[in-house]
Amino acid sequence: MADPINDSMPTRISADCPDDIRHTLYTAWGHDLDELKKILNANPNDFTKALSIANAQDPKTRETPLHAAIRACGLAEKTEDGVNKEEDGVVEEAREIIQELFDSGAIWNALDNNNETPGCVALRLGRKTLYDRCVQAGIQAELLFDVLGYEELGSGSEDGEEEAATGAKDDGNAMDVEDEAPQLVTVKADETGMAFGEEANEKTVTSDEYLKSELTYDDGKLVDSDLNGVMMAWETDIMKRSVAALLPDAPTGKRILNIGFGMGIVDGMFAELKPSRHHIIEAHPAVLEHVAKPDSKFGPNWEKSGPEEGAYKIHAGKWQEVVPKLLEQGEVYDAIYFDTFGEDYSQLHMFFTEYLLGLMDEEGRFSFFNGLGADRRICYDVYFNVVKVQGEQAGFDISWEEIDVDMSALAEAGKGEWEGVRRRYWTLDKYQLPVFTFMG
Ligand SMILES: C[S@@+](CC[C@H](N)C(=O)[O-])C[C@H]1O[C@@H](n2cnc3c(N)ncnc32)[C@H](O)[C@@H]1O
Repeated sequence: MADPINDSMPTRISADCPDDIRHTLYTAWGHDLDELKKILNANPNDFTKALSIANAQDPKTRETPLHAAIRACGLAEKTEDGVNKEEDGVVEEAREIIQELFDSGAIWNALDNNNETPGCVALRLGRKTLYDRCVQAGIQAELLFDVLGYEELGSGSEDGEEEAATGAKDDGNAMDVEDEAPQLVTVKADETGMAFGEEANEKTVTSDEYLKSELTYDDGKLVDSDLNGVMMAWETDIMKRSVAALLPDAPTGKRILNIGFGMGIVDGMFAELKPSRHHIIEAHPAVLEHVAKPDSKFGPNWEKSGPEEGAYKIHAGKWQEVVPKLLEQGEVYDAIYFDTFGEDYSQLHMFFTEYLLGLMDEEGRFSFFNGLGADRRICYDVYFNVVKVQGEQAGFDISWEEIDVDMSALAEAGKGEWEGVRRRYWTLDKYQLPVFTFMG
């Protein structure tokens, strides 16, 4: 078991921390708002200076002022029925400090040497108000990144991610901290690609690399040549609940589009509903080869078994290439499911903003595998809200169903379901299942 985290000040602010950084960290830890404002405003015409101070990091522990201000609150007391009691004065003091820091450009998701963001510290200590403030900052930052472009700010270079694994920067410069912050990439891509903690030296999986990689189907999972879990049988219940949410009361004769075949779990469930159209888009040659095998449930015989020619079909290629053709052909679906691998959130976002409108029947429903940031609770909460905002902006109502995930075989990396899988891309006991419908 990992050592319990020592939250004491001498452990967190190291003996060899440079004086200026130490002073900032002590100030944040002591919740001294006047002094913090003084430090941050010492060079009123130099915003980058304030930015650099707000993101200062102890070179050894990587403590930032946000971590320090939150950690200083200590563990929340519990009420008699075990609920965290946290609305005490110290939280209000810390809230003011973190507000000041966020106003000066503090980065919400910088990691310390315990692999914790400031929000992770707040969550662990039971400081919900502070956790919620960090989530809020995360939502604002991610929405801003989206406007400014993921390429520049959001998806991180491999170099940046390698750096994240190597420890602290020497100068505490804010932009360097930005490079080190864990990046929110999504849709299983991120589940294999973010620079988080023990996995910080993991290589990001890109769509191009993934589509060229060798795949192995074995009992209960599909993995790529780096042993990243592309699809795993433990997700079956999520697939089942997604089908039920997309097609309540299991109607037959519906028009269905599924993007990403994987192990064919969701398609097997869709097929049982005897749809009038069942289209699958799949890009990976090895998956297509697997599907085309004579004993495959979705091989040529399945395609021939549709009510009319073309009604049951695997469309080979990336959805980015296939979907525009389906639109041109006037295809419309009652239920659409999206579950790809190796792609970041920008692709899912593009799908629901640019294509869903034309593909979905006005009474139709859309869902996707919601693994957005699922290896870290705060990222999951941030992305839950980002999707809410952007889904609505794109013209959809979104309902969410919270589903319990049985974590008994998923709790530890390399063990249980994760045996033979490089990275534990799911860590949460609740799944948020989204269903998009047209606003109205
Ligand atoms: C997580 S699996 C899907 C699992 C599926 N929901 C199931 O129930 O088994 C993701 C699938 O998406 C495919 N994929 C990845 N990128 C794609 C793209 N751009 N277009 C189409 N398919 C893609 C992968 O090859 C893989 O088969």
